[in-house]
Amino acid sequence: MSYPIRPISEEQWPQFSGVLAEAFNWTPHPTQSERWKANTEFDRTLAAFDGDLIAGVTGIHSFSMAVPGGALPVAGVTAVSVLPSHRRRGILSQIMRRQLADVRERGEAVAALYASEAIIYGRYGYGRAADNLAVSIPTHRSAFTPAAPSDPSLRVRVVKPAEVRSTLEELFARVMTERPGRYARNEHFWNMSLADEEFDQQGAGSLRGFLVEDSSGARGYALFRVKSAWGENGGPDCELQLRELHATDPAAHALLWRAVLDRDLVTKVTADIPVDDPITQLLADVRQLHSRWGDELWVRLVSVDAALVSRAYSAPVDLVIEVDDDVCPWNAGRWRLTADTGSASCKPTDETPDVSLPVSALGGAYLGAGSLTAQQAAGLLTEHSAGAVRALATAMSWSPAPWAGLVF
Ligand SMILES: CC(=O)SCCNC(=O)CCNC(=O)[C@H](O)C(C)(C)COP(=O)(O)OP(=O)(O)OC[C@H]1O[C@@H](n2cnc3c(N)ncnc32)[C@H](O)[C@@H]1OP(=O)(O)O
Repeated sequence: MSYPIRPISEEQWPQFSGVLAEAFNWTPHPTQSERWKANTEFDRTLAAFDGDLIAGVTGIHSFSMAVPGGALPVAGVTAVSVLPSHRRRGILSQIMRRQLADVRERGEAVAALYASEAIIYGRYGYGRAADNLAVSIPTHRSAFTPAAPSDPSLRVRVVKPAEVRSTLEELFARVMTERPGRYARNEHFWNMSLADEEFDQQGAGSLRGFLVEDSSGARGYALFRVKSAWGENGGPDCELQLRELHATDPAAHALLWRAVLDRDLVTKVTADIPVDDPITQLLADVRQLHSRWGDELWVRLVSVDAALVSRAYSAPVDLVIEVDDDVCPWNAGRWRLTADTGSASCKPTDETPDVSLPVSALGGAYLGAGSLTAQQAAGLLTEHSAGAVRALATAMSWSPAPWAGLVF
């Protein structure tokens, strides 16, 4: 069955958000719904219609996202939802194909998303591009290694996040491009990041903050909530839930972690962090970093050639890549990727391929995560010239590891 697909008008927001709420089993607080609406680019929404009924939806945030060596326009896919009455009839597949064609037409070479379930998006050419560690650190065993940096000129200031918003925005803008996957936040994303009222429902208290500063200004911030609890013996047992921590330098970063780990009455700090967050090196006893691995961003190369020339490379590479892509057939075929640490070109070619791979493998490697050699070891891509996968993986790898850090 085919369902007409088109963007919605602002007047159709209640129906659009109704599909979202139903599919996600979500009961939005009224201010949360208003905030979401304000952050919706209506001309980039898509809805699948069954007569007058909206049966499936999606939207896009027009991001500037950090990639290895800089930042570029990226389509941030969001709000993918199909009504429970209409699931498994191919609506998502129709929406995805239409959306990728729209993104290409707009000139964006890359799309990215957070997946509710890891099983969904590989079929549309998205690759697992960033990893997340969900950590829990017992504060009484959180001593740092003696070599941890410290700067006596730094001090910690307790702040109400909303009152220092411009400082947070400036700090984040300074560090944004340092880690691939981070995206520039517009005012609506900041409104959502600093939103407070509805979260009191979850029992984790209000949003709190620390700034670390020296005499010339702020060098980092941490935002968190504290869930109050008292243990069976009557002792304190609070959980500090770290929402974000950004710093301009290692000493500021270490001091912010120390400030959250040393907060009185807190027995554990929980956080989502990139796999190479400095805390993984700072703890004297790394086994106290109790962690659960998960996928974070998924990336889709919408135009392989434009995407591959829009990032930097860690090492020179000159290879013919054969790309398999039945969802975006304009990508399918052979491409000669020639790059050094200063520039890159990617041109169609008839030459013999060095590597054959699905487009999702390139998406997975695009932000610098080292997934290509693991995929080769798993037998998921084919090497025709000895060493070609290692050469491609080395050139595409990047440090620090990719991580967006804020769900969209
Ligand atoms: C970026 C984001 O917004 S992530 C959020 C995704 N949305 C949600 O999780 C909300 C709840 N779920 C839903 O709304 C729907 O189930 C969706 C959007 C995930 C899928 O929509 P549908 O219209 O049912 O998908 P569609 O019928 O096009 O399925 C296409 C294929 O994907 C498979 N598929 C789709 N969703 C899933 C899933 N959750 N688990 C396993 N397989 C799935 C289908 O079985 C089908 O496979 P086939 O081609 O081999 O037959």
